[in-house]
Amino acid sequence: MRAVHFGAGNIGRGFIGLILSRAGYEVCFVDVNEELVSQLRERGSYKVVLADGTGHAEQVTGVTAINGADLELVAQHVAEADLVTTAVGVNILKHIAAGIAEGIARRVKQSKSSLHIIACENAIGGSSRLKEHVYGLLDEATRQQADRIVAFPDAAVDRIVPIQHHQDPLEVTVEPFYEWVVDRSAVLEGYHKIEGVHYVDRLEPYIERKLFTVNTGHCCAAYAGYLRGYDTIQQAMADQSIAGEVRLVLEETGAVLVRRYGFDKQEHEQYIGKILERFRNPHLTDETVRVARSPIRKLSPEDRLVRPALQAVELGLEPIQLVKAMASALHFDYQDDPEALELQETIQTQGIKQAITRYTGIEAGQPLFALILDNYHHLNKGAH
Ligand SMILES: NC(=O)c1ccc[n+]([C@@H]2O[C@H](COP(=O)([O-])OP(=O)(O)OC[C@H]3O[C@@H](n4cnc5c(N)ncnc54)[C@H](O)[C@@H]3O)[C@@H](O)[C@H]2O)c1
Ligand SMILES: O=P(O)(O)OC[C@@H](O)[C@@H](O)[C@H](O)[C@H](O)CO
Repeated sequence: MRAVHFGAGNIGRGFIGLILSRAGYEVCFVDVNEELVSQLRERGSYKVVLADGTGHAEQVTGVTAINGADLELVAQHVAEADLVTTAVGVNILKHIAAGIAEGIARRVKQSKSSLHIIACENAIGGSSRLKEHVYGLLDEATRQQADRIVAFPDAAVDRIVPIQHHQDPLEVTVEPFYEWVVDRSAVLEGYHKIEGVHYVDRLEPYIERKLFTVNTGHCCAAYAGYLRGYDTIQQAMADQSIAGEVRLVLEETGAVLVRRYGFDKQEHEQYIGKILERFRNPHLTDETVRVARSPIRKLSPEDRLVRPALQAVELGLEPIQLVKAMASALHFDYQDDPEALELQETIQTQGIKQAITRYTGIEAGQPLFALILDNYHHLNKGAH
């Protein structure tokens, strides 16, 4: 079985490639980083090390790679694949759509066997978003043929994989925990279940629980940690005041998740506890600026801060800590992050009020607006 995976980065190599290779797929990575591509092609394997203190390592074999800029080659691989997966970043999905669209156009002419395309990004409806980009590039006749044999099941993926600093550019250190959940209701006949993947009939509770617990807590630690000068999440979590804020933010999102989806309160408490332990993993060095990256994406209406905060308001709850985290995100000014630069430029030229509405979608007059503004100004006094 052949899989084409877009994005040979941290999660691509450290999680998706590993699981697919274990499940018996030949994995062809597609990336635009030529060093990664040529190394993967030459060596055909790489090492994944578990950050659990044992040094346990696994060699991932049966892999190769092609450059994403070669659209002809990408289309050919997609046309012949059994499975396509992605881990490029949700904002990059539009840039990989052309190769996938051309691959589908060829596939529907040459085969009736099904093709499943699963985006493994931190976003609600990642595969559905990819489908919109891809279908936007297909003509109506091809779209109709594709409807019969191509499916885009949404997914949630969870494994902390920091930025890597090994001598070997392919080696990747990962936390032991992992979870990959796929929407079973969207798969077509002929789909081969992937060992190690958990299938559910309704993905929404799973993706929201993951995004609004792991990722909300993570970015809360990262933005607070950055403002207080910590380089890593592990250092930030060792600061009791930050750890306390992270717990509080997870209590806020937890209350929403339990009310919306009926998760068992005690089980959810345990889920939170496990996640806090994962953030503290002493065998990982996870930079605050990685976890804080792309603040505009993280402040957007459907993401880990604003969406649970608005859901809390709807339920009559007060998302005080979520608002604090939004305010900290608005202060994120890391020079090597293009979104942080754009955010700060907007705040400087148009003012914080405009910036809040532009990036969070929350208008002046909505209940949370004044709170975000107050918290932003309050942090201004203490920051840096
Ligand atoms: N690292 C984690 O802990 C983790 C965990 C779960 C989910 N995710 C999600 O996975 C995605 C990737 O995250 P990551 O941490 O692996 O990032 P990363 O930067 O390590 O990897 C992204 C890879 O995509 C490649 N890429 C960029 N543009 C491309 C294009 N046009 N075509 C093909 N490849 C392209 C980059 O060169 C890079 O190798 C993100 O959506 C992230 O939210 C990350
Ligand atoms: O990848 P992002 O930028 O959406 O979020 C940063 C981290 O929170 C994230 O990569 C986590 O490590 C991961 O989602 C854990 O499963």
